[in-house]
Amino acid sequence: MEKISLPGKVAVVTGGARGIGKAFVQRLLEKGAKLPSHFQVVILDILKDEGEASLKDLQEKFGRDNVYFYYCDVTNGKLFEDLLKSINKDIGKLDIMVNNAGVCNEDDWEQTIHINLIGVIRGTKQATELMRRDKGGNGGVILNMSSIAGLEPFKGIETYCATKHGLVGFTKTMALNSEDADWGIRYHCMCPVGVDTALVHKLKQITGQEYFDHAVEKTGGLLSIEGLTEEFLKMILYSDNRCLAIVKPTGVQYLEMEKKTN
Ligand SMILES: NC(=O)C1=CN([C@@H]2O[C@H](COP(=O)(O)OP(=O)(O)OC[C@H]3O[C@@H](n4cnc5c(N)ncnc54)[C@H](O)[C@@H]3O)[C@@H](O)[C@H]2O)C=CC1
Ligand SMILES: CCCCCC(=O)/C=C/[C@H]1C=CC(=O)[C@@H]1CCCCCCC(=O)O
Repeated sequence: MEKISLPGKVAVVTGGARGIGKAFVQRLLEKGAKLPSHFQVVILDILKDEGEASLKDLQEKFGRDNVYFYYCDVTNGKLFEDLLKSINKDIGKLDIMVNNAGVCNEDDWEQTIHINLIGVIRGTKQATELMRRDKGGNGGVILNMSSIAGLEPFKGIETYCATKHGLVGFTKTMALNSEDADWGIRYHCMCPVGVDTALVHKLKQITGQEYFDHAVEKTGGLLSIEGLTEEFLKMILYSDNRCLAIVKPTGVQYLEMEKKTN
């Protein structure tokens, strides 16, 4: 049974202008389009051209009022928090928050931490404030994009691994907080293996062909973006709070995060 019904709901996807985030936006809208009433998705990204192009394409397919794009750098704390507050106020609610924006740049490792870890923590905390039932919100779902690199080390991408490991611990703890205080919010963490895009193949430049091939084999092969997107939708619709998904082409392993201890 669905844990959230999409009619009338509002979702925000960071880093939704291209790649995995764009595929998530499209899949949510496809699902929403079959519903009798509106389902709205807001894309937040720093890529103005890609964002505007995605907006035009998705508005043509799914309707002008069902998809929005706003420039947002998740490292600009005030801009990001203010945007989430105004989406909640102007559209009327925020039900699904997908913290997907992420980079892998060891040359600028501090920026990688700002985007992948601080940006996701900020997005999660602000969305939590707006959703918490005990604070007048309607509850909701928050999904944070980690990676298999959040559970295992990968040569050459140490800061990326640190940020993705950090997200696993952070999301697990938020899930416990929610359960303990009855916020009505589900917290999920996705840990996919490499997704078969041009981007992941760039890892070869960092790790070398041999290690890259070894890493891909060790993690069960590269995943298609469509396969990942189907698992994403299932998590949003059906998962329990505290659910972490390791997504591989061979299947999905759902790990329940730690049980409540007291
Ligand atoms: N591609 C892969 O194999 C895997 C990717 N992931 C994670 O999935 C997420 C999406 O990755 P991809 O689609 O592959 O990468 P991508 O580079 O195609 O997309 C990332 C998006 O985040 C946006 N972004 C970057 N910095 C931003 C900022 N400061 N503020 C707002 N938006 C920003 C980019 O503009 C871009 O649209 C990332 O968190 C990544 O770590 C996880 C596992 C595997
Ligand atoms: C077997 C691979 C396991 C790691 C999978 C992963 O999490 C991949 C992440 C990619 C998502 C966003 C990125 O930026 C990652 C790709 C890294 C490409 C490196 C780019 C280097 C450069 O631009 O110079």
